[in-house]
Amino acid sequence: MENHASIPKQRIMVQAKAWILPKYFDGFPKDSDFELKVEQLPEPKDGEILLEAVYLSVDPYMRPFSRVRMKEGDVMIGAQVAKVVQSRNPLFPEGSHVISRSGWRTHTVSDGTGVILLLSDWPADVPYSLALGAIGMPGLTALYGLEEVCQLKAGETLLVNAAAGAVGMVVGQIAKLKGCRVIGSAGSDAKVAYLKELGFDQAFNYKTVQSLEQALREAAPEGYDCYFENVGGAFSSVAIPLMKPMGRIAVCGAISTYNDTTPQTGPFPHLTMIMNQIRMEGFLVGRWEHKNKESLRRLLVWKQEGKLKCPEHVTSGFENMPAAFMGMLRGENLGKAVVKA
Ligand SMILES: NC(=O)C1=CN([C@@H]2O[C@H](COP(=O)(O)OP(=O)(O)OC[C@H]3O[C@@H](n4cnc5c(N)ncnc54)[C@H](OP(=O)(O)O)[C@@H]3O)[C@@H](O)[C@H]2O)C=CC1
Ligand SMILES: CCCCC/C=C\CC(=O)/C=C/C=C/C=C/[C@@H](O)CCCC(=O)O
Repeated sequence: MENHASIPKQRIMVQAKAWILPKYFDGFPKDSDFELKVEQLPEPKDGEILLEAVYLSVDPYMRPFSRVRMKEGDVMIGAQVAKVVQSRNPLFPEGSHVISRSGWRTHTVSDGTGVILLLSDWPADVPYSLALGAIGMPGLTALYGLEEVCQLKAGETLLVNAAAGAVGMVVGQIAKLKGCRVIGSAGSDAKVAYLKELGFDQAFNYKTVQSLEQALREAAPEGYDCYFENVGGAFSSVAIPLMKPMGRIAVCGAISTYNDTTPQTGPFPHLTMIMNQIRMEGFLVGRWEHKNKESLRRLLVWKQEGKLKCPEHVTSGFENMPAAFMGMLRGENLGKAVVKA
């Protein structure tokens, strides 16, 4: 009689889907750059959890980071809000929600490394998706870029581009809360109208203005104390010479360059930076990770007090991840772009 004890326990398999990048992007991403993979996941071992994606983030950083954080054939990087559907780890109770950097996957078996429980008192009326946006990494980016890098002060004038996006919109609202004058640029008239509704002092469509320099000069004839840079490229070549003496530039991103196959070269405003003693500092949001808990609380309180509006651009369906990502890069989003699994 066969000893059944010797037959390995059939591990229950979960069917998971994942988007992989077989080859690095070359220029602007296209549908054929992505491949959908189906994988069978074993049930969690002792100490492990099974996560099911609820919302997944699509962010600009994925374009440049894919070359430095991924090998060809890897699952696309990214963060998601996930539900713990099975747990053999007491730190992550079944039914709890977490932020996980699992990438573009529907399900993940994890030992909990890098997995963060959402704030324990996450309000019932606040969508979990905001944990990927204004009450998450983009919101923190805005807060740290303004407070730690720009060191923005009341009464100063701030310029922010990609202002109707996940980071830019939080930048502008926090700057208004700090008693500053805020100028924003965005790529559609609808976005510009929304920014003005939000309380931006001036907003303009950089795609349709006759002259970017003229639009920037008219918006702030005295110049800019702080410039929150999300776009880079030609925009910054025009904006930097319009900084006030002792101005500060927080270099957050350069999305106008991410899909370039040949690097842009532009006028180099170094002399004006010297003469005006401009400080220009690149930063990554992770530098202040030690402050995240208190910072997320601040952002959440502003949201609950109605002082921080958090619009989202939600795409439904995991199968639409590539479309959501490419749409965000094309400027289709007003607010944070997320995918509802
Ligand atoms: N340093 C850091 O730690 C972090 C940096 N970032 C950076 O912040 C910036 C904004 O990110 P995020 O808020 O998540 O993204 P957004 O939600 O703003 O979406 C990207 C937006 O960029 C704009 N855009 C795209 N291409 C161009 C272009 N060629 N010229 C001008 N604008 C363009 C589009 O809006 P529009 O309609 O205005 O064109 C698009 O909606 C990015 O540069 C990103 O890399 C983000 C998070 C962390
Ligand atoms: C390869 C050069 C990249 C230059 C910087 C490009 C864009 C700036 C930017 O958007 C940075 C975003 C940082 C986001 C950080 C997110 C973290 O929560 C997780 C990042 C994933 C990882 O570090 O593997």
